Amino acid sequence: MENLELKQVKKVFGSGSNQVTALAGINFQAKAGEVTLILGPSGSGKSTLLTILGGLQQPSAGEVLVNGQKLNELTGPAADQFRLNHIGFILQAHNLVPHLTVQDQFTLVDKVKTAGNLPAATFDQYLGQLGIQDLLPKFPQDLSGGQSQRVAIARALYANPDFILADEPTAALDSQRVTEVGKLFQKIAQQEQKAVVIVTHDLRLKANADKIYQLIDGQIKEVSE
Ligand SMILES: Nc1ncnc2c1ncn2[C@@H]1O[C@H](COP(=O)(O)OP(=O)(O)OP(=O)(O)O)[C@@H](O)[C@H]1O
Repeated sequence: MENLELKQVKKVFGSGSNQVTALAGINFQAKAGEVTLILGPSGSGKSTLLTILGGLQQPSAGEVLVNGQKLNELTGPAADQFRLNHIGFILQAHNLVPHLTVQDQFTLVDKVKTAGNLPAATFDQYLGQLGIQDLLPKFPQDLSGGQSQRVAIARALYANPDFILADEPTAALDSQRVTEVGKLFQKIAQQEQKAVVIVTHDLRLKANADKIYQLIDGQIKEVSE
C-alpha cells in the first residue's frame, strides 16, 4: 500500500435550498512516507474529505483510489475488511469504549483484528512517546481530554495501519505534547513508510508536516511552507 488518492471528488449534502457543497471537485494524494496536513476553517469540508478518503462515507461524484484501485467501489464486508486492515482513524469524538480500561481498548483491537498489530516492544515505545504508559489501568471517564486524545492516537497506531487518518488529533494538547505527537507521526511516516493525513485547525502541527494543503469552501490547494 503506498498512496491514497481523491480524483475529482465532490460531496453534496441535502437538496434544493438546503443544498451544501462540502467538496467541490477535489484532487488530492497522500503518499507513504509523508505527513500531509490539511488546514482549513470550520465548515470548509475537512472532516468530509477525511471520512471519504477512508471510505467511511461515499463521494457524490469522483473516485477514491488506493494504489490506483478504486476504493469507493468496495462495499459491505469488503469495505469493512479494507478499513480494518489498512486504515487507522483518529476521530474528533475519540470513540473510546466507556466500560473498558485503556489497556483493554488496545486488547479489543486484538479481538477485532487478529493479525498484523504492533509487536509489544514497538507499541510500548509509542506509549512512552505519547506519555500514556501510566494510564493503562484507567477508564475513559477518568481521563482528561488530552489524555483521551493520546489514547485514541495509540489505539489507531496499535493496529499498524498503512494509512493514518486523523481529524483534529491535537486540539486538546499543550504545545509540548503537540510537538511530541507531531514528531511521532513523522517518525512513523518515515520509518514505517505510512501515509499520515491530518485535518486540523492546529497550525502548531506545521513543523512536522511534509506537505501542507489549505481547504477553503470545498476547494483544496497546496501551500508552500
Ligand atoms: N451529514 C451532513 N449533512 C449535511 N451537511 C453536512 C453533513 N456533514 C457535513 N455537512 C456540511 O458540509 C460542510 C463541511 O463540513 P465538514 O464537517 O466537513 O467541515 P470541517 O472543515 O470538518 O469543519 P470543522 O472544522 O468545524 O469540523 C459544512 O457546511 C457542514 O455543515
